[in-house]
Amino acid sequence: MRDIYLDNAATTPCDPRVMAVMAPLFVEEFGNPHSTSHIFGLRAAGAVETARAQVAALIGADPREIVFVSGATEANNLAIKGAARHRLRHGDGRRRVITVATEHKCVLESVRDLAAEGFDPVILPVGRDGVLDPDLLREALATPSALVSVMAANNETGVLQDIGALAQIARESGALFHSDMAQAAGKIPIDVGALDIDMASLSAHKLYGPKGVGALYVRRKPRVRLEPLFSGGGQERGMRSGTLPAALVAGFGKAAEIAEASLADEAERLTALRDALIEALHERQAPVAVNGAKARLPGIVSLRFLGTSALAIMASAPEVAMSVGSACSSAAIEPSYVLTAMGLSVEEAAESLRLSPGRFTSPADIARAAEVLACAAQRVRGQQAARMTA
Ligand SMILES: Cc1ncc(COP(=O)(O)O)c(C=O)c1O
Ligand code: FES
Repeated sequence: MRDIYLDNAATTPCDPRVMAVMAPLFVEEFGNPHSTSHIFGLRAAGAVETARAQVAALIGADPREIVFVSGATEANNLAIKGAARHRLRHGDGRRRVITVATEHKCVLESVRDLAAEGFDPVILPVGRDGVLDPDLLREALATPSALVSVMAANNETGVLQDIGALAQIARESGALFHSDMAQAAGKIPIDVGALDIDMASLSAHKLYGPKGVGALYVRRKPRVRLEPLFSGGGQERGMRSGTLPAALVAGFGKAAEIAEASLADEAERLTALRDALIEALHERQAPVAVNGAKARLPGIVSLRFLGTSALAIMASAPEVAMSVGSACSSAAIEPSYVLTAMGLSVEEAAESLRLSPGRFTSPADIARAAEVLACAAQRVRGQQAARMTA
C-alpha cells in the first residue's frame, strides 16, 4: 500500500508541468537574469519577466507590483518590517503595528521583533470560529497605526478572514494593510485591486511550484514604500537585492498560471474530497468535529477526534502523512497555538489533526485514509481505556 499524502498545507509536490519549465533554466539557459549584456542573461531575464506577469495575473496585480523573494517568510518580513521602518523614518511617527494571534509565526515574530525598535505591537484575539471581529480592529486603530497584517486563509484551519472589509477599516484610519496569502493564493480567487490592499505575500511551494521562491505584491498606486531588508545590488527595484533564481522564479510563474486556470475545478474537487473524508469517518463511527468557521479553504481541514490523542493517532497511522499544527511547529510538543488562540482547551487542541488533500490526491486515497484513521482512532481509544482501568 502506498503512503497517502494529506499534508499539502505544509508543502505541495512540484507539478510535472512546472518541472518541465524549470529544467532547461538550470542547465542550458543558466544565465544571470541581471546580466543582460548577452543572450544568456537576456534569456533568463525573459523567463523572469514571463513569470512576473503570470504571478501578477493570479492575484490581479500589475507585473511591476511583484517583487520576487525566497518565500512567504521573507515576503512577510519585508512587508512588515520594511513598511513600518520606512513609515517611521519618513513619515508621521506612527508606531503601532497590528496583527492577529492565529497568524503564521513569521508574521507574529516580525511584528514582535519591531518592539525592540520602539514600535508598539498589538496582537488581536480571534473568536472560537477563528475569525477576527472587525470591531476589535477598529478599536485598535483608535491609536494611529502604521500597518495592519491579517492573513487571508489560516494554514492550520483554512479559516478565511474578510480581507476586503478589514482593509477598508485600516485604510479609513490611514494604516497600510498587508495580507499573508501563502495559503489562499491559487486556492480561492484573489484580486488585490478589488480588495484594495497594499501588500500581499505569496509562496510557490504552496501551489505546486518549487520551494525557495515567493513574491511580495507591493502596490504602485498609491505607491507603497519599503526599507529593504538586505543591502546589495538593488535588484527588484531596490526592494530585494540578490541574484534571482531564474529557474525557481520561472517554475513559480508556471505554477501560478496552472493554478489560475484550474482554480474553480480544483476547489470543487478538493471540497468534495474533504467532505468525503469527514463523511467516511462519521460512517466508521470515528467521532470528529471540525475546528473553525464554515468559510474555509477547500483543501485544509482541522479535525478534532473527540477524546482521542492526535499524536497517538498519527503514530498509529504512519501511512497517512498529516500534521498536528503547522509544519514549522510540528517538532514542538505543545499543542497548536492557533487552536488555543481560538479558545480550544489544551486538551481539545491536542485531539486535533490537520488534513490537507491536494491536486494529486485521489478519491481512493481519501477512502483508504478514512479507513486507516478510523481504525487508528479506535485502537488509540482502546489503549486509553485500558490505561484508565489498569
Ligand atoms: C500562512 C503561511 N505563511 C507563511 C508561510 C511560510 O512560507 P515559506 O515556506 O514560503 O517561507 C507558510 C508556510 O509555511 C504559511 O502557511
Ligand atoms: S478497522 Fe479498518 S483497518 Fe482496522
